[in-house]
Amino acid sequence: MTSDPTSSDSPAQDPTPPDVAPDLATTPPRRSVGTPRVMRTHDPEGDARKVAVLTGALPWLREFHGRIVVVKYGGHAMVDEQCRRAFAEDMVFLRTCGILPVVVHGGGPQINGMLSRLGIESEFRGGLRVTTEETIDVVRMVLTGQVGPEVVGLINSYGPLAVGLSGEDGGLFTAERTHAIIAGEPVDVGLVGDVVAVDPAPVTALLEAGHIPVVATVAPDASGQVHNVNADTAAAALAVALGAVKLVVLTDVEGLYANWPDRDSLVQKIDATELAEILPTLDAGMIPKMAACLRAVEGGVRRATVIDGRLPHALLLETFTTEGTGTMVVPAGTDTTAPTPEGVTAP
Ligand SMILES: Nc1ncnc2c1ncn2[C@@H]1O[C@H](COP(=O)(O)OP(=O)(O)O)[C@@H](O)[C@H]1O
Ligand SMILES: CC(=O)N[C@@H](CCC(=O)OP(=O)(O)O)C(=O)O
Repeated sequence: MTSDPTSSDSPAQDPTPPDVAPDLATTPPRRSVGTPRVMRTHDPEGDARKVAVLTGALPWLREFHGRIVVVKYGGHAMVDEQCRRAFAEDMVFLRTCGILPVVVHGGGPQINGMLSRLGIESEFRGGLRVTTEETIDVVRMVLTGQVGPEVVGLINSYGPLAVGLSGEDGGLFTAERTHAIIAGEPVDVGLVGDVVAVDPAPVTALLEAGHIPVVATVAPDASGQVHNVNADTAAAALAVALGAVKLVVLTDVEGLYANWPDRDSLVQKIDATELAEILPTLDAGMIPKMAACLRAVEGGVRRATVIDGRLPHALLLETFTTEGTGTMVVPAGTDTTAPTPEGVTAP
């Protein structure tokens, strides 16, 4: 049954919008269907800017369409509500554009918070958490029971796409106990693991079903003992195993500073050889992050980028603009001055 659009109680009637200007409100409606009732100021410059942004995204859409992008979402980048929402929206944006994002989340500050509520002190060596049998339970609980579901819920508020899993699920990661390296020497940090094997099947199954996998980085060793894996490290291992086109690491600084903490020393692009040279000189927080970027590009990922997660939509800027943002790590021997993605003809 179709309703009569002219009947007095029909929702299809054409009420005057509440924000319409009085002189427009008294102008008799024109007869043509769809004629706008509210005047718009013509803004040719603004329109040209919008068109430039949209057309400028084309080479990058071509480059990344149908490809996997692993996004490491650090605990420090999750603190601000506006940025958290922007991140979630960006994930749905990428997936809707036909790019396949896989999120690997951290949660260092959130683990610190829970440990402190439990009266347990947090200790880091060489950027890795000293993890006792007591600590690993808290790490596992916070990552898989708190941070993971929060990230999933946030993304799903923009579109019901995200599904959470951990390195323990479906044989995704196998870990092996590792050490921190301090001044070139191995230092024991307890139940901390490196990822030594990845079975990407649980992640690829989710991608094929149209989902955004959201991965927590606890992982069992061959005997089933769960280990605490740094999220940068896990993201790099997953990016390599999935054949990702790119790894993006969101953190709480603009990128890598050559002379930390000098904020004028931001590195825009660096190749794997140069990065390997400076890696032993870096400070704690950046060691696992830059080691992960190195591991990714040495494992075949075309580029790995560290960007500022405190900047809303930094990920969209990084993905869809030639200037990008943050620090980009490229394979050894790549021309670090070339902006155009490989295989793409710039307009
Ligand atoms: N050379 C450097 N460039 C940038 N940041 C550095 C550098 N050296 C140390 N840092 C520190 O590393 C921190 C990022 O690491 P971390 O705190 O582990 O972040 P996340 O939680 O995102 O993994 C920065 O906030 C900064 O304090
Ligand atoms: C071994 C190790 O240090 N594991 C990390 C795992 C979480 C993580 O990496 O979180 P961010 O990315 O927020 O730093 C930790 O316990 O804090």
